[in-house]
Amino acid sequence: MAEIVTPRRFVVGYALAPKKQRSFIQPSLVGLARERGIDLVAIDATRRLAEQGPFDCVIHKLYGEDWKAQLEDFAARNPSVPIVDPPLAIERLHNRISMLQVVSELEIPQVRETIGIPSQVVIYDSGALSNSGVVGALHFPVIAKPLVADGSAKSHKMSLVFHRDALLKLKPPLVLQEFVNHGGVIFKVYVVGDYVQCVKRKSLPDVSEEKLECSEGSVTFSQVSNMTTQDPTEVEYYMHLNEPEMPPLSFLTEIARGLRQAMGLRLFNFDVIRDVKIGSRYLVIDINYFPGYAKMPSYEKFLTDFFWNIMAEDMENVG
Ligand SMILES: Nc1ncnc2c1ncn2[C@@H]1O[C@H](COP(=O)(O)OP(=O)(O)OP(=O)(O)O)[C@@H](O)[C@H]1O
Ligand SMILES: O=P(O)(O)O[C@H]1[C@H](O)[C@@H](O)[C@H](OP(=O)(O)O)[C@@H](OP(=O)(O)O)[C@H]1O
Repeated sequence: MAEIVTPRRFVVGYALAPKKQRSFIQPSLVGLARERGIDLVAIDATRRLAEQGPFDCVIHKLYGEDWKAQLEDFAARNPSVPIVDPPLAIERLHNRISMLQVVSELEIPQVRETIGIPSQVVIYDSGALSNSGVVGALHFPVIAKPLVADGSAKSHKMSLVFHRDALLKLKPPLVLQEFVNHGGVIFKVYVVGDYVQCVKRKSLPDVSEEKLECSEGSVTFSQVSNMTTQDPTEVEYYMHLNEPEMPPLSFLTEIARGLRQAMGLRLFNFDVIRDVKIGSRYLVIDINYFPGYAKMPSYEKFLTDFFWNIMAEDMENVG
């Protein structure tokens, strides 16, 4: 009699902050993964990781030294279990200078379209804000961004600064980055392993020379591009976003591949704007680890494929 072989199931352990867990672990993702033989299991970050499982793969987005130590301990005991992604690789994204350094070092073909980052300086102390040797070369307006990007509300709080005098009330450490007119739309490029998808989002509007002259000081803002509209009747939002053409996917894919290799990360997104003065010039302004994938169309399929691929790859390596 033929033996019935039950296909092997895989377990992906996830360690996510409650908000991320609510947005990412949707029934649609859990259901599709289950059909494909993958069980998604919550990791309890208050208990020792090494005592939980077994897991065939661990995905995570938690901050702090304690969590890093837990992962290191787990990796030492379970060297064959992929951790997506390694804490050391994620670390460079917690500082807005090291985050974009990797873009400046990219070596990819730039024939028609080019890629770069806006001009920026890092400010460690208040004295530097009035030092023309430090801020003198910057073209206004500039965006003041907290140097640290650690997921806190504070790290997302930014100022659009129109005049040099307004710099004096800012609180370092921060990055002053030239604001680049880009037509009020950003391109969010989601990367899931080898898969790349670009979506358009609303961004800050352009600042004309006239507006720059008559604007006072600075304005603060936070997470202006995180929202996708829930309301399909928001015609204005859609009309605005329909206008600009997407950057060529082949170009974005090259950038994604270069970043993935240079950073050693598999789950991230990067934000790109198009310089309206030089239409073929694109600038990366931000890179995020484990972004809001639920905002990416069909994320369930792409994430499930990804889990499957890394676990299959891992089995091949063992076999
Ligand atoms: N150099 C720039 N020129 C023009 N607009 C910019 C620039 N940098 C940032 N912006 C605008 O400010 C927004 C927030 O900037 P940034 O992405 O650096 O912040 P963040 O808090 O890290 O964002 P997120 O919430 O996506 O992680 C961008 O989505 C874009 O609208
Ligand atoms: O708050 P921190 O830990 O910094 O991370 C955020 C990222 O900075 C954002 O880029 C994510 O939103 P997008 O997927 O819209 O980029 C955002 O996704 P979320 O809206 O699912 O929280 C977060 O991942």
